[in-house]
Amino acid sequence: MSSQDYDCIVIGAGVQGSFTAYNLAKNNKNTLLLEQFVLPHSRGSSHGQTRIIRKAYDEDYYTHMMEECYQLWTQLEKEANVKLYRRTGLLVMGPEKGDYQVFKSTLERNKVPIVILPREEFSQHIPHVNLSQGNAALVDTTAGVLYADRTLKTVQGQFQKLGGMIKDGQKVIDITPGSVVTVTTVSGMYRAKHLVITAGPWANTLLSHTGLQLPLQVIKINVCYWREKVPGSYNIQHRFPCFIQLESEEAKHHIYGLPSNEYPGLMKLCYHTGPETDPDERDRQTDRGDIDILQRYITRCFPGLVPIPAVVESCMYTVTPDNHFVLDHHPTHSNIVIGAGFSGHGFKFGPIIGKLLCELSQGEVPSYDLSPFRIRRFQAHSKSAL
Ligand SMILES: Cc1cc2nc3c(=O)[nH]c(=O)nc-3n(C[C@H](O)[C@H](O)[C@H](O)COP(=O)(O)OP(=O)(O)OC[C@H]3O[C@@H](n4cnc5c(N)ncnc54)[C@H](O)[C@@H]3O)c2cc1C
Ligand SMILES: O=C(O)[C@@H]1CCCCN1
Repeated sequence: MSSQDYDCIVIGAGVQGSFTAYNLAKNNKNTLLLEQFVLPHSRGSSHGQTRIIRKAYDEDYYTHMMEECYQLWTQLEKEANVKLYRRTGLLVMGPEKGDYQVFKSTLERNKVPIVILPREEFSQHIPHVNLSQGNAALVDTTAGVLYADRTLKTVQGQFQKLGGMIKDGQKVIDITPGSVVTVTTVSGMYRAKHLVITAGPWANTLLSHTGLQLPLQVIKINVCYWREKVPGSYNIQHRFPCFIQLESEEAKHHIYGLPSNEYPGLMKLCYHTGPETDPDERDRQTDRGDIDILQRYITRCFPGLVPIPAVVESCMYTVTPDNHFVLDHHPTHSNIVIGAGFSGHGFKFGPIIGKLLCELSQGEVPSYDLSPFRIRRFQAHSKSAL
């Protein structure tokens, strides 16, 4: 068994671990990125063709972080000469009196360019969609689509160009904390002064080696694509936007969609929750209650789609009780940093998360106030072993 020393080891080559490793390498840290599966893979949370990027949030701090984050996405596109973002706008629809108003005021307060769509003008701007009774609508014009698989390939490639080392197909089976951390995989043993754990749905499995458990719930998402009755009706080239339908009486969680793009004639439209799952048993979870909700919604609001899913892929969310991320030092081992619980909305933040986790692991003052993301907020939670 080999034993090698690094400045930093990052466990997990999803979007967050890849951006963290890339930032560490940019800071001249000798970095090892470990991944349990052979790359690329589709067993975690970061795979697939597309994700939404937006500034539309109900909390100011996410909107603030996105200001810089958009710049970092552009910087990476230039650096690697690759297209990762396509602007489409994001249509936000929701009951007039609920969360919709919070989104609207956050956007207005932060001077994000938006267009309000009065009900009488809605269909002129957004054809083939029925706005639900009592709902209002606006467009975050800065939003768009990120190419997810391409992002991972790009970031990992840039990390390697900077001298970073990726070892895939190397599941971590043990962590021994200390001033030098020892990480044991199925085929090697590695040591480093600093460790970052970005293991997505497996966060608690890894943290169990360090005496910590976080209140995280792993959820399976059925990623559904629906066929356009008339090809092109919801197409990206016809400037159809991404959308979020905020929760209502009928659907207790968001419904969201992206214009047809990656699979010709098919629009991605999903429910923002699903059944709990063990990440190693994802495909044994066959609950399709979300698909029933989506079928009813499509029949009513997206009449141009066939209400039977044409393609169903799988992905997982790792959800915290308040849906906010975990970005923090380990409470007892300060040279271990944790990025977890991205709660189904972390992809767009990848460049900033990478920067912040790099700053934390290097003992620097983080660029943003991380109090919403601290582990101690879970102190009252029964599952937390703090
Ligand atoms: C269907 C779906 C839609 C989404 N839509 C959006 C969106 O529109 N916009 C947005 O911003 N976000 C979105 N998200 C959320 C976003 O994709 C996630 O927040 C993000 O991908 C989480 O990345 P991660 O790096 O934390 O986890 P992962 O991608 O799961 O990475 C963790 C990695 O750690 C590895 N690992 C685990 N255990 C070990 C071990 N023992 N040894 C070695 N390696 C290990 C895993 O194999 C995995 O590769 C969506 C997520 C899903 C599932
Ligand atoms: O992070 C996002 O932008 C989307 C919103 C809808 C649910 C899935 N995640």
